[in-house]
Amino acid sequence: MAFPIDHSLADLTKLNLLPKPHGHASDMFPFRLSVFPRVHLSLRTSTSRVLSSLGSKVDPNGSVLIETTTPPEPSPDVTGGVQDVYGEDAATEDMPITPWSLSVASGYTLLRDPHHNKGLAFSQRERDAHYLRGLLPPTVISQDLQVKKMMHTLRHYQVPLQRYMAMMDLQETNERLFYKLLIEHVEELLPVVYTPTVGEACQKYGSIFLRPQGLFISLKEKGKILEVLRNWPEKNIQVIVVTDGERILGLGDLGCQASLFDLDSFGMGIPVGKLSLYTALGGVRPSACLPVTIDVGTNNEKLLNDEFYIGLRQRRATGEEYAELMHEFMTAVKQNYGEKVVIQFEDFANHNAFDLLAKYGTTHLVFNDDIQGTASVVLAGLIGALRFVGGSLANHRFLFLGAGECQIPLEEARKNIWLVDSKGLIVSSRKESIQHFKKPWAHDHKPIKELVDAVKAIKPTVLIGTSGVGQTFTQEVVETMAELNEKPIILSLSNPTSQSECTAEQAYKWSKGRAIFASGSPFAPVEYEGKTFVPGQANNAYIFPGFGLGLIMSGTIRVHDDMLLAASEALAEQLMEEHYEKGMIFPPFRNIRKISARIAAKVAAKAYELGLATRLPQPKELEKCAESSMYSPSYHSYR
Ligand SMILES: NC(=O)C1=CN([C@@H]2O[C@H](COP(=O)(O)OP(=O)(O)OC[C@H]3O[C@@H](n4cnc5c(N)ncnc54)[C@H](OP(=O)(O)O)[C@@H]3O)[C@@H](O)[C@H]2O)C=CC1
Ligand SMILES: CC(=O)C(=O)O
Ligand SMILES: [Mg+2]
Repeated sequence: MAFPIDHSLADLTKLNLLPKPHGHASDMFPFRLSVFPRVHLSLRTSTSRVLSSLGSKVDPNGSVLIETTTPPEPSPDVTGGVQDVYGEDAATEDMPITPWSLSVASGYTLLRDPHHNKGLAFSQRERDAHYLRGLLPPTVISQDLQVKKMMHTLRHYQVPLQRYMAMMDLQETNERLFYKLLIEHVEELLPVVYTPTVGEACQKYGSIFLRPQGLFISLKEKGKILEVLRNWPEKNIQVIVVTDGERILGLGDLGCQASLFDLDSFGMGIPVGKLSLYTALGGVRPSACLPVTIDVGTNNEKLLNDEFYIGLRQRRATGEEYAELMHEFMTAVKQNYGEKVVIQFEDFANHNAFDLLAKYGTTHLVFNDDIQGTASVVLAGLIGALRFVGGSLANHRFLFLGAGECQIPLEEARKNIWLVDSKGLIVSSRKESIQHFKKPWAHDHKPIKELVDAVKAIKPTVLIGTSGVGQTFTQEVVETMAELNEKPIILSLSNPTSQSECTAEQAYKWSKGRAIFASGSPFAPVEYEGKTFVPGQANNAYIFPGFGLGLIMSGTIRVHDDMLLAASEALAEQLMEEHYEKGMIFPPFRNIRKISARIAAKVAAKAYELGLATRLPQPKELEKCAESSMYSPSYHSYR
């Protein structure tokens, strides 16, 4: 008997591959349709292994040949008893068994399925219909009350890492509650699931999670990456965040620890954290997000010598070996998900980041968050800061501490942009020895080693820290900026907080309350001489969720710089008088969904204008379209 591989649910039930419905069939499955692709996918990926264990075969056309012979009676002396039909309990350690699972959840399985679990919010009727009686205490509570209770619990934890772990735990047990919490308490919880706590978690923790959260693609998967992608249960992927772990925030090469994991448990701090923001801040469905960690080894000696490190225990592959793996990945992504999947490069070291962006920018829908997202958010912040200092960007002089990915490419203003790297000011006499992406910024000037001397010589109006090194904006540096400028603009972009070039308190205190300050990781408001200063958070999290949504909703096939400018403008436009009065150069995160919808609309409009959009006809009201297409974390009612 041969069945095509795309079974209907009824076929699967007939074959005893799914449980038989109790009651009416249409009442049986309360789950969204993506259950079906998952059934389909898990069959495709594990067909030969699973079915051959049941005495079945897959023919060359992809059809499954189910042999109708009765499975052998379990032997009476097996320790697992007569119910041990697959021999799992009876198997000795050296005997292979099949990791059998059912895809449609009910009862106990439903409570353990993070996509559908509602915990105590299951109604009495749902408890009857879905075999939940006895598995839950009697109280039924609303999702709102669950949010209140969870916030209460979180606020009791003193240590940020405990909050982080509680949030990750929630994401793994009840996804909708996780997102409702994050959306409704974004200002309080962003520092928990994102910078700074995610950085601390990546550094300190190996053992938090208990189930896979994304795909690991290492050199061992070379030649099989398409297969690996097909192992992921969701099919309709719209955004991939991929890292190779070489420059995680300002913490350097964390190898696979950009993905936190140990021998028994694994997760993915950075790609998962960024994708949580795609959903919470930008409204992209969680099931459409795919976190990926590429493992080509690590140059972090500590990890290489750590007996518990389970990334590839070798130095990083470079050159052709690296390029080939990345190319196979990029090709497989396009083949598996098509041309409209957004691929966000995250925290690659600059020697790969610029090249990958240039290479795949013309063939894929790629976006480098650290290069392009940061440029876009900084530009928006500078536009906001102009309200305080007047003039246009062309009237300002910018000095960057850090000459890596995180710079602003303002071509026309290049003569007013100066960079300092670890060896000092980037000047023409260094041109032969510096990396190619620094060359356009080399000015004719005598070499200067120290930042404070560069500040004195260049006299910048804006000082931007992107060095990844904490406390480099010293008191002398900030005081010099304040001597040179009535309102010095100081942005400490490096993350996490430990790497911030200076704190908000230092910036306000050392400038005697005159600095216009924002930082990559959040700082609390500062009281200085009776006045409260509210520092902004200059973080690409303002941009990428809305930017990605704009690409998705317009079906864009390539990113264009004008779209990033459109995103900057959309963000800057939302700085209102009330924010400006508090000294802010970014609107608060609490309005982020609205901000993201506006950014998405402007990005999509630009994509249509440039002829890069494929979703036609163009919706009339793009902002409304963005808002209405956003994922809502409210629970569904199960029939
Ligand atoms: N707020 C935000 O949204 C974002 C913040 N970031 C943060 O920016 C930081 C840097 O990221 P990125 O640009 O990608 O990193 P890169 O590694 O690409 O660049 C770091 C740059 O800093 C220079 N540098 C390092 N140490 C010093 C020092 N002591 N003095 C002067 N310069 C120094 C390096 O010099 P050399 O070239 O000589 O090695 C290099 O040019 C990170 O902390 C990251 O978290 C990144 C993206 C977004
Ligand atoms: C914010 C961010 O992307 C970074 O620090 O790398
Ligand atoms: Mg980053």
